[in-house]
Amino acid sequence: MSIESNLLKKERQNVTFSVEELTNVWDGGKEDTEIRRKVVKVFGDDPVLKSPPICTMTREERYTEATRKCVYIFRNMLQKNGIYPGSKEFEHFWNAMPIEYTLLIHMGAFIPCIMSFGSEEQVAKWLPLSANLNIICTYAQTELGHGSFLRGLETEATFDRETQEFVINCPKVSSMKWWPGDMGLNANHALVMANLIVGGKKYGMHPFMVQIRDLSTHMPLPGVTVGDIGSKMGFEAIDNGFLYMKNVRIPRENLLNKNSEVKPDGTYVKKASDRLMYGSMVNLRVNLPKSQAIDVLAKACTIAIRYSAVRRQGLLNPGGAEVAVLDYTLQQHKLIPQLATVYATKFAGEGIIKKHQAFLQNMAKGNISDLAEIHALSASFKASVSEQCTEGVEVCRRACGGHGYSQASGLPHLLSKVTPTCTYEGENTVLYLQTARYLVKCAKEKAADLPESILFLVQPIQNARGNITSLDNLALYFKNRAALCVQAASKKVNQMSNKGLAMHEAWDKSSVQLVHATKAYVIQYIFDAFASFVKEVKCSKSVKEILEDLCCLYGLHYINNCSGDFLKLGILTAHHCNIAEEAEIALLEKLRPNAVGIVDAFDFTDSSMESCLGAYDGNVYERLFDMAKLSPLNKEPVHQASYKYLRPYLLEGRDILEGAKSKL
Ligand SMILES: CC(C)(COP(=O)(O)OP(=O)(O)OC[C@H]1O[C@@H](n2cnc3c(N)ncnc32)[C@H](O)[C@@H]1OP(=O)(O)O)[C@@H](O)C(=O)NCCC(=O)NCCSC(=O)CCCC(=O)O
Ligand SMILES: Cc1cc2nc3c(=O)[nH]c(=O)nc-3n(C[C@H](O)[C@H](O)[C@H](O)COP(=O)(O)OP(=O)(O)OC[C@H]3O[C@@H](n4cnc5c(N)ncnc54)[C@H](O)[C@@H]3O)c2cc1C
Repeated sequence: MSIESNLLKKERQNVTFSVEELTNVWDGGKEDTEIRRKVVKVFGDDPVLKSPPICTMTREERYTEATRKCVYIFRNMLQKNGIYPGSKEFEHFWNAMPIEYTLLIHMGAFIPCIMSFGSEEQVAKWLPLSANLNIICTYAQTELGHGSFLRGLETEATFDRETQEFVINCPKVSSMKWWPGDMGLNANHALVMANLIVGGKKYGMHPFMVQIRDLSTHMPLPGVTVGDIGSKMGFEAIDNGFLYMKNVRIPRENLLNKNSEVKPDGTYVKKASDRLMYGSMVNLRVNLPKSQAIDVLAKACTIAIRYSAVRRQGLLNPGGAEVAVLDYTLQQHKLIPQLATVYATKFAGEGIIKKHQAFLQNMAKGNISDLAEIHALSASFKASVSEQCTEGVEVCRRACGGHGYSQASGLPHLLSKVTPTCTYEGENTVLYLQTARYLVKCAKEKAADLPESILFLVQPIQNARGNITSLDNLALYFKNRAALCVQAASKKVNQMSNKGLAMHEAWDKSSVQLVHATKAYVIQYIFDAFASFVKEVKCSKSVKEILEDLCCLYGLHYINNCSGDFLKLGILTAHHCNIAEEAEIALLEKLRPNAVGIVDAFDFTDSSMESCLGAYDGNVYERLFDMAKLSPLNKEPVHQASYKYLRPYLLEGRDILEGAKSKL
């Protein structure tokens, strides 16, 4: 056994709690852990799902492998192993997916959209076809010229009463659909968001089913220009595409008409609120943070913490042995707060998923009164979590020194997977501003008219009592800060507008404070939700203590990073800030011996991380060397480029050196 493996073994011997129990808490119960492991094993054992490591493949190979495996999973594996939508197994299968997969937009965005936009008949037609991969459909909303401002989208769907068709057109280059996943190569249909025009009148954005490729040849249909947008940062295996449509005709029935319809005579009928058009985005924003950001940070923590426990560099005691870098307080200060972020955002996110499920049940009964709250919450939560996780993954990557730059560490891949979450499904600034709009409105309301999650905004500020680092007091500081920030930002908007600025100008001039206030609001939500979870969770004392420490660390780390804000608002004094700083450092020291145990509890398989630094056995150096040997550049002992370009000069060098030798 290598020295490094031995070091990880010793770390594990020193852990003071049951790793298995923490895994159960993480998964949501013992039964969930068992089901997840069963699904992960089925996927892990299947030889068809084996591929070369992604860092040894070209983009084209990655796309091909990801598509091959995905089709196999959706057409063969799920059914064969009884993994059906609605089952517990189905909930966990995304955890077991290979490191890269395509058809994410088809499965994860189009299918939920057809369910929310389609009538019963349309769902009955399109759902089985798409679930069986008989059609592949992308979600084509963003255009080359517009992504955030949806009223600015330019693609048009004009009703032709004569033929009972819609004619789809992208009037300008900027109107072509650009970015949608699965669109470049795989899709033969697109759910196109286009401006509906009937009898010369514009009715705004509506969803249309448009066939873009021939069903037998897969060639683009007349009027359709479609392809891959090229290499980009992250999503390397996915065929994000462009789609230009000129006079593409689709039948009238292809307007997804659950919420609005065009009758044969051209009458436009609105059946539900315009807001529901945005409903699909709420759905995606609620569900995206866990799989696309929080799990990614959890993997980065696993890699960086295991590696830091075996990487020895320098001395803590002069004359003593070299220490693992995780023993440095500064390394702990980088990494352990990231673990706290993983836990805080995961458990807060579960609360939002539950709220959203309750909203969907009410919506089915025609009640959408909670839409504004769930939109505000999901928009700011997606923005905050994507930011925290992106920053966290980069911290983990840099904490691995030179090896963190190697693709073989797995960390660059994780970073390029998480960073687009700040942009897709709504650019973060735009989302914060959406929530700010809601908060400013709420700040003017009476308590009786507000949902519970927002009541603190209008309640009197309370003072903390007792131990300033207790979870209750930390929760209070975050609430007080959020309330004061939202009030200050609202006041600024009002002052600007009272000075005579138009509302949109007043809003823009206050937008720095509005976004700041929204961040304060969502952090208080996350902290409060995590603290409530920790209080209520049923588990052993030792596991509870770990969770309490992580919760406290999450709060203290955040406060210490922006203590200026708490001081400015008069929530904390300089004395409090000093106590908070020391308390954070003490917690790092306390959590340090359990750090490897805490990441082990995430229970990631080695194959789900493809990381030479983060494998369970800690054999980092052998793995790095083995991976380097697999580099396509090492296929031949001498590369053609060396022969072609360098050889003449090298031969000159040989002659000079040999000539010099013969003269000796
Ligand atoms: C809301 C808009 C569309 C701006 O539109 P607008 O008409 O100017 O909006 P406004 O006047 O500010 O607001 C009008 C009103 O609509 C409300 N609203 C806005 N969004 C939602 C929602 N999702 N649910 C429920 N309600 C919503 C707002 O709160 C406003 O309400 P109010 O008038 O204040 O009562 C914009 O902020 C937005 O959300 N842009 C983001 C676009 C986006 O998310 N694109 C995603 C493309 S798909 C993708 O990226 C796939 C990624 C790949 C993957 O998932 O893997
Ligand atoms: C990997 C990836 C996958 C994607 N997949 C899909 C997909 O499957 N389907 C799809 O339809 N789209 C997809 N997209 C597109 C994505 O949804 C958009 O890029 C996103 O919504 C942001 O819009 P934008 O690009 O127009 O940014 P812009 O809005 O142009 O943003 C540029 C800058 O302007 C700022 N800004 C914009 N509006 C405001 C404002 N009102 N106030 C202040 N600042 C503002 C932003 O904060 C940002 O700093 C994907 C994108 C990526 C990166």
